[in-house]
Amino acid sequence: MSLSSLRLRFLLALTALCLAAMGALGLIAHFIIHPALLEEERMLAKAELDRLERTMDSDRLALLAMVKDWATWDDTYNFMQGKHTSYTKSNFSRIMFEDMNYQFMLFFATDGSIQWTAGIDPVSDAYASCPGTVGACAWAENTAKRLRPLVRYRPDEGMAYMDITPQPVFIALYPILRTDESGPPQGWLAQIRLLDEKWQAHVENQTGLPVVLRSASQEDLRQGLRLDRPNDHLMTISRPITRVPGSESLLLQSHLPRKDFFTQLATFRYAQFWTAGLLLAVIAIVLILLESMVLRPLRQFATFTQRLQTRDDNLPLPNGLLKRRDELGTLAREFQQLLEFQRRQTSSLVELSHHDPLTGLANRRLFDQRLEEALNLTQRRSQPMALLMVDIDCFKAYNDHLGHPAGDVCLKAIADTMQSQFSQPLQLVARTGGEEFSIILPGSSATLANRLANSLRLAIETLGLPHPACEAGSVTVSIGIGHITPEQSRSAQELIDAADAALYAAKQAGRNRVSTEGEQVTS
Ligand SMILES: Nc1nc2c(ncn2[C@@H]2O[C@H](COP(=O)(O)OP(=O)(O)OP(=O)(O)O)[C@@H](O)[C@H]2O)c(=O)[nH]1
Repeated sequence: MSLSSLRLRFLLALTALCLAAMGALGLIAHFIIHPALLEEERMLAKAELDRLERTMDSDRLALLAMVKDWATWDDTYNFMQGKHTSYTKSNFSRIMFEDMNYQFMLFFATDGSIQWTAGIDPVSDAYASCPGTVGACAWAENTAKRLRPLVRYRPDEGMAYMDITPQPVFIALYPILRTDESGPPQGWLAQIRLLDEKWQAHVENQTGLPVVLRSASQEDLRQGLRLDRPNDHLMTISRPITRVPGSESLLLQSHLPRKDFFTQLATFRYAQFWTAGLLLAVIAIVLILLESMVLRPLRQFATFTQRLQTRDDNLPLPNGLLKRRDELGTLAREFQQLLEFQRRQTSSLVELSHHDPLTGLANRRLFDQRLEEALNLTQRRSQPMALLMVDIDCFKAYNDHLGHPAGDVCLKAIADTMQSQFSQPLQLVARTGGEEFSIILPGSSATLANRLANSLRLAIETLGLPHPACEAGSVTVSIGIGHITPEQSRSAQELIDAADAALYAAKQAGRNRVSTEGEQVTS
């Protein structure tokens, strides 16, 4: 396939188009789809973290509601005033703490000192209920210390927050008031709930998300919401969460599967794959259609014109091309018409160049050509051959008496007579001079030629064309015969010369007669 062929150029153009389209798909995937999917994954992870935080918040607020119930209860109020001596005994027990999910409670007096501690030691898991943070309740002193500043500065409001030291906990505080929430406050009640594995399992159960709590570094605080994708299966999202001023910052973290991202990516790649496949299929179909609708007919056309150049044997255009109803069919039909017109022109030119316009007989050129061919043929076939040379007698006088146009009519009448006498295949009658004609007779011996020549002479005489200046009174001809036997080998010119000489002899002998070379002229 040459570089300039339409097929190759279309193939290259479509391949380039295909590659460009695939490249565009790749770029779209890289610069648009992939970042969009990552952003969507990020938004989803953020929404999940928000949901996790909301669940934790509702836990925190539930603890606040519970501490409020305890703190705004007349029994607690009286207990803080030292009026309810059986309060601790009747309300606190290990079972109560376990059932209510409290780790422990601290009753702060108005001066910030601990009036009572009750609950379970997070380290030793021992239950204790005692005044202050001494003895069996000494483990609560650290928490009491951390809470004391809050108690001092926020006497009128309840609050619940998360702390992480020494371990993650919810702490809820409420001023101790009467049941109708009248005061003055008799101190503060703090309830502590441990955010241990049990709590984490409960949250994970509720949200479906694992929860990790740890202290936030300066870098965590600076970054805010952060999403890490350590591998293709899991991502880690974290965010520093609301903290109480002065306390340590917390980082809430969760791990999420990346299944959705890869499912969407796989869906897109699937679509991309099919789009590329479809593109290739379309290109293949376009090429096939192009081949069958345009290129193949064009090649047929080209082959046809090449064959025309090598042999113009009235080759017709392929039928398939001529019958097409499209532009190529129109082109083929137009071309066919043009070709036929050109063939007609050519054949009429050939006809003109080979024939005499007055008589319609072969002219000298065709005669010379046919004489060579006839000589070759008869020599090949070892046949005899004869050449008649016919000359109208006293034609000058005819013209002089009757005029040139009458001479033309006479020439035509004699030509027609000769043509009717010698119409066998391979025989040729030609006008080889003004009033001189030659007749090629392949296969004729001298005897046969003589008989035919005499028959012609008589036929012309019998025409009875009046000739006022001739002895016979009508137009006659003299005929000279040159011939070749199968054993002889002669050139065309030798044969012409022989016939010419015989004609001369016939004229000399008195005209209106036949003379055969090498024979005596008879009247
Ligand atoms: N009308 C007419 N005359 C022609 C044409 N071609 C040649 N001639 C005439 O033919 C005549 C030939 O005359 P000549 O060669 O002298 O011979 P001739 O008069 O026939 O005498 P012989 O051949 O000896 O019998 C000339 O007068 C030419 O003008 C032609 O196409 N038309």
